[in-house]
Amino acid sequence: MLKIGNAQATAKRPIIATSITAQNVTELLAQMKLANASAADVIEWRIDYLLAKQPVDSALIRQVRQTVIKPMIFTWRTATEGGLFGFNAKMYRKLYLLAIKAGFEAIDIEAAWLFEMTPLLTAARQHRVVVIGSYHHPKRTPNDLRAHFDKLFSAPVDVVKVATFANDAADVDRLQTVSADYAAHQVKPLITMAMGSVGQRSRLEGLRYGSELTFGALVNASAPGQLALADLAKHFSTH
Ligand SMILES: O=C1C[C@@](O)(C(=O)O)C[C@@H](O)[C@@H]1O
Repeated sequence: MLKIGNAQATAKRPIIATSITAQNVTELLAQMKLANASAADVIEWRIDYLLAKQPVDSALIRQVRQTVIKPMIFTWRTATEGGLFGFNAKMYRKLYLLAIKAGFEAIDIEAAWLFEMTPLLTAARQHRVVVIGSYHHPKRTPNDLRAHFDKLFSAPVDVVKVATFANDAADVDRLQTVSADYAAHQVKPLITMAMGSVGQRSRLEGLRYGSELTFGALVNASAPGQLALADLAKHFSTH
């Protein structure tokens, strides 16, 4: 099952994650405090939120890793996949390398950029950092869903994540059917979710379909359809 630092999914409960979405240093400090006191097992830093407003240097990356007391995922969600900052290969490599060296337990790299990130993958292996290979579609659940799963499962990543926007219940069902299928036949842990309000149930029932991690909103939702973190945690403490 999926393990990130000391956080571990079980057959009964997925890992509960939340995202830091700060757009300035004041917000960053406040969100780190909230994250530390929250019910989340793992904290994702969505660095694209901050990059959209200001540069990020190595001192800040180290500070974040040292201030947050839970395992962390470092994520630059690029604009094409629903993030706030466009892809820049040189900067991407530099910031992810700094995150690996600062002690982030996991990094999220979009499948589209993986082929340009070989040095990063090597560094991640050396530092025993979990590499999550991800694919997002912010507008729909593509018809060729299985092609995206195939691409990620055959990539040099440790965990596969697929998040697509659901426009109707059939989209949610399709994502869940495909997830369950791959989870049953593949050894790599899987994370999936259907974004948007129609997809919200996937964040609660995902484990049944093989998804081992779910995101709840700390201050702002880092994707459409996320439940408040406190409600998500309450659900898993009573089910
Ligand atoms: O990939 C994911 C999943 C997500 O998009 C969601 O739908 O909860 C939220 C993102 O912050 C995270 O990186």
